[in-house]
Amino acid sequence: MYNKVLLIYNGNAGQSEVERHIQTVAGALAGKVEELTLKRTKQKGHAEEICRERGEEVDLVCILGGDGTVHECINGLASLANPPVIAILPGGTCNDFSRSLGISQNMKQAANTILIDKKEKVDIMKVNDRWVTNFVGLGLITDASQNIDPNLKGTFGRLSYFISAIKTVRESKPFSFTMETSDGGEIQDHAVMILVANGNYLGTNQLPSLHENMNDGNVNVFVLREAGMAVLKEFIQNKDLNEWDMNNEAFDFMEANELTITTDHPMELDMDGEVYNETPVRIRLYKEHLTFITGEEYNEN
Ligand SMILES: Nc1ncnc2c1ncn2[C@@H]1O[C@H](COP(=O)(O)OP(=O)(O)OP(=O)(O)O)[C@@H](O)[C@H]1O
Repeated sequence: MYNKVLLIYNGNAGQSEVERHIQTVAGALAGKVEELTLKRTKQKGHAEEICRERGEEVDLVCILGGDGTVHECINGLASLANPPVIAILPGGTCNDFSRSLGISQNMKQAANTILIDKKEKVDIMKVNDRWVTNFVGLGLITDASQNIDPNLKGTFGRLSYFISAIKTVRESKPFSFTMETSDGGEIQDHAVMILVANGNYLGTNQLPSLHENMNDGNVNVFVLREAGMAVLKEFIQNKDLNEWDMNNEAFDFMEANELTITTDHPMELDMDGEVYNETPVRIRLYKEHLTFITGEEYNEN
C-alpha cells in the first residue's frame, strides 16, 4: 500500500460537496495509508505548482477535481524524474479522463478503487510546451468551450456543454490547415474542427475509437469538415470506428504518434477543456509516461 499520499482538491468547487467528498475519500484511506496530506488549490495554476514541488515526496497523488484540475496536476507531475502513482477522483462536471481510466463516477467506489490498487502505465501527449491527458482541439470545440455560460454550467452541469455545442455549430466557419505526420505525410485541407484525442470521452460522451486502451502509443485524430448536426450525431453515437463509412467526405480519421498542425491564422487550442495556447501546434505522444490507478474494467493490452 502507500505510505505518503497527497490529496489535492479544487478549492473553487462547491464547498459542501467538496467536504462530503473529502470525508468519503479520507474515510476510505484512513488506516490504509501512513500519512495523508490535504492540499486545497487557492487559484488557477496552484495545483500544477503543488504537484511540481511536492510530487516526488509522495507515493501517490490523488486528484479530486475535473479534467481542468487533472490537466494542471499532470503538468506539474509529468516532467518529474520520479513521478508518483496518480489516482483521479471524479470531482468535476464531466470527469472525462477518469471515465477513460474506468474509474467509477460514484465517489465512494472511486475511492475504493485506490485500495484495489490496479495500476497501468498510460500514454500522455506533449502539446507545444504543455502536457495533455485527454484531448487537444481547435475550431468548433474551442468555440464550444468558450461559449459555455458559467451560470449555465453551475445550474445545468454537463448539459451546458451540449447547449453551447448546438449554439456553436450554427455559427462555425471552416478554416484552412496543413497537417504533417512523423511518417512524412502532409494533408492540406479545410475543417470546422480538428480533435486529437488520447482519452476516449468528451463531454461525458464516448468517442468513436478503434481500441479502448491508452497505452497503444497512438492518438486518434479526427478532422470534421462540416458542422452539420447529422455529422456530429454520427460522431457522438457511432462508437466503433471499424463500422464507420471511411469514404464519408464529412470527416477524416487517422492514428499518429507525432504531428504538427498549422492554420492560416493563429487559432486557440483547447487542452483538456481550457484554452492554453494557439496554433501552430506540435503534438507528440509519450508512451506509457505516467502510472494511474484504473478501474477494474479498464482494458489494458
Ligand atoms: N482554487 C481555484 N480557483 C480558481 N480556479 C481553480 C482553482 N482550482 C482549480 N481551478 C481551475 O478550475 C477549472 C475547472 O475545474 P475542474 O476541471 O476541476 O472542474 P470542471 O470544469 O467542473 O470539470 P470538467 O473539466 O471535468 O468538466 C480548472 O481549469 C482549474 O484550473
